[in-house]
Amino acid sequence: MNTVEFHHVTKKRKDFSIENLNINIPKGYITGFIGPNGSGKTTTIQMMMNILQLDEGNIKLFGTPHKDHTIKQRIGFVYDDLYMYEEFTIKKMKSFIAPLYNTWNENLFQSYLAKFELPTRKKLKKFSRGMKMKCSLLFALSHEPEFIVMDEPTGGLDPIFRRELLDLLQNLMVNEDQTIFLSTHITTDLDRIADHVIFIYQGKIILQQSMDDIKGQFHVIKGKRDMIDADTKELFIGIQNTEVGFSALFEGNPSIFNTFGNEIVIDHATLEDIMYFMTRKEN
Ligand SMILES: Nc1ncnc2c1ncn2[C@@H]1O[C@H](COP(=O)(O)OP(=O)(O)OP(=O)(O)O)[C@@H](O)[C@H]1O
Repeated sequence: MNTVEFHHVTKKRKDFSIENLNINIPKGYITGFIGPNGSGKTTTIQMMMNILQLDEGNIKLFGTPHKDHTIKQRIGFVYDDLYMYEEFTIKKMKSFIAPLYNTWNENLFQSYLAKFELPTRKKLKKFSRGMKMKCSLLFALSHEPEFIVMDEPTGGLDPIFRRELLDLLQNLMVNEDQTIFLSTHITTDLDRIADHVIFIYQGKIILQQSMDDIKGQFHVIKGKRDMIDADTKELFIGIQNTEVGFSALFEGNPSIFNTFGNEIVIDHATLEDIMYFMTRKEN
C-alpha cells in the first residue's frame, strides 16, 4: 500500500522540466529522496503539497486526490526554512496552529518543546537556522500526522541534534506506523535510517528501490587500470580513473569478478557512491 502515488506528472519551467514522473511512497516506511542540486526535489515536494500546480498527470495522497483539503490534517510538513510568521513567538504561533488540527496533542507538543530546548517567548526571526528547523519540526510532529514530509530537515542542525532527530524518526516508525518522506543531501543519514530510496536526476527518476535491494545490487569495484578495456567498461556505471587504478560502480552479482582474485576489491556501494557514479561524466 502506498501513502503517495505520482502518476505521469509533468511540470515544465523555463530551463527545467519534470516529465512523466511516476513515484510511489510506501506506507509505514522511511523513504529518502536524493539527487544533486537542481534535480527537482523541492519542485516534486511542492507539487505533492499542492503549493505548485502540475501541468499534467495526477497525485494521490492516502488514495485521495492531492488537492483535497481534508488531507492536510493528516500531513506534517517540515520546510527547510520558516518563512511565515517571523514576528511571532512559539507561544503565539501555537495559538494559531493548534486549533487547526483535530489531532493536536498538547502533551506531545510540551515534550518536544522541552526536548528541542526552544524558547517560547522569543520572536522566530531571532532564531538560528537550526532553531527554525526544530520549530518547524515541533509543529509538524505535535498533531501526530500519519505522513511526515521533510525538505532538507537535517541541513541546519548540529551533529548531536541531527542524530537525535534520526533516532526520533526511527522511533516514530516503531511505535506508530507513520510514513516519512525526506529529501536530503546527507546520504549517510539515509544509509542509517531509510527503508526506501528515490533518486532524481535532471527531473527524471533514475532509481526507486528498497535499501535492502540497493545494498544487494550495487558494489564499488576497485582494481588496476589495465583491467579496463572496451568490454569490461560496458559492465560498469561510471568509472573513476586514478594514476594507478580505477574504481567503478557495478550493478548485479559481483561474483563475476571472482576470477580476478585479489587483484580487485569489491565493496558494498553507499548511496553517495551511487549518486557519484550515476551522475558522473566520463574522464
Ligand atoms: N520558481 C522557479 N521558477 C523557475 N524555475 C525554478 C523555480 N524554482 C526552481 N526552479 C528551477 O527548477 C530546477 C529544480 O529546482 P529544485 O529546487 O526543485 O531542485 P532541488 O533538487 O530541490 O535542488 P537543491 O538540492 O539545490 O535544493 C532548477 O533548475 C531551478 O533553477
